Amino acid sequence: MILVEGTVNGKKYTEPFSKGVLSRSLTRAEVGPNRAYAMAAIIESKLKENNITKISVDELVEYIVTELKKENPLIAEKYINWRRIRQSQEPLIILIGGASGIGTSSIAFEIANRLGIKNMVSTDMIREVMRKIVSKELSPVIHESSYTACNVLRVPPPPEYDAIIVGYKSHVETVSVGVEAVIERALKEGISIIIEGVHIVPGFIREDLMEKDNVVMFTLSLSNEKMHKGRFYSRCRQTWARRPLQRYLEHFNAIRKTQNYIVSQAKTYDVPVIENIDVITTIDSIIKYITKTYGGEKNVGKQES
Ligand SMILES: Nc1ncnc2c1ncn2[C@@H]1O[C@H](COP(=O)(O)OP(=O)(O)OP(=O)(O)O)[C@@H](O)[C@H]1O
Ligand SMILES: O=C(O)[C@@H](CO)OP(=O)(O)O
Repeated sequence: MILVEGTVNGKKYTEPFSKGVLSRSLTRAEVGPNRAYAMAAIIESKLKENNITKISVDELVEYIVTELKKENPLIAEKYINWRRIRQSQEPLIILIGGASGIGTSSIAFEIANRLGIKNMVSTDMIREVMRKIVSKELSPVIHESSYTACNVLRVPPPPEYDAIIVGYKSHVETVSVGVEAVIERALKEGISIIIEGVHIVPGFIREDLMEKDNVVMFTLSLSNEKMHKGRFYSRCRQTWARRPLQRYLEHFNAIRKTQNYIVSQAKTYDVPVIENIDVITTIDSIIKYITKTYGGEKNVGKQES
């Protein structure tokens, strides 16, 4: 039997080498499940050939990276990136914004899966909770969609302002209070989380939260309006989807206005804007950015499993 030695929170542990455990972590670097298991078997046989009965996680990672580099240097890089983020001591709070239908929830789900982040919440859910607490009289905008909040503005904006954007901003700044509460709780509890939705807008989350290295925000974009509209069709085909396609088509122009506003805010606040055309490319861009800013040397903690 081959024993693997590692440390978790400063405490040493030893566990039997498992091809299942290893293949699961290889899939996070986008190695297919069958190939991942086969590679785990290759690595196990290499360890046996070298009469290794006990190995540290660090040394095992070296074997893994060597094999991955033979397989595909790009996959090796993805594996290294993933491990750098996993080793970091600080909780990672990832904020993914973009207008309705751009793909924030799909991308958030994929990133959570790739990074092994177990907590994910949509700003729609946060808004739903706030709607129970804040009455329609107190905040009419929160009881609307982001793209229809303009219909309930107490004070109509001056003619030179775009009412849709004024309503959207009022709606977002209200929901942002709830988003900040979730960020604060995650930081306090030390848990990594992904928060996604139309209410993640650069400039609307408190600066003292955004300036933390382990709080990262991304804005998803989709310049091609036809493709954006197509996302509503693809979403409503999902069996669990309950959102009325017609509503989004009817308000599509307003949704596009909010999207353009979010992107302009991202440019103002230097938040990465990622064109969400292909899921894998979007995820790779986000992970690369996080590795550069969050998973860098300064954050890498002690070796963890
Ligand atoms: N990069 C992509 N390529 C192809 N389809 C995508 C991509 N990203 C998302 N989609 C699809 O687009 C549809 C909308 O995605 P999603 O539900 O994640 O949007 P959303 O931004 O969360 O919208 P809302 O906030 O209104 O829920 C889904 O069917 C999803 O599978
Ligand atoms: O407010 C919005 O833009 C969307 C976001 O998902 O929510 P709903 O259309 O369900 O109101």
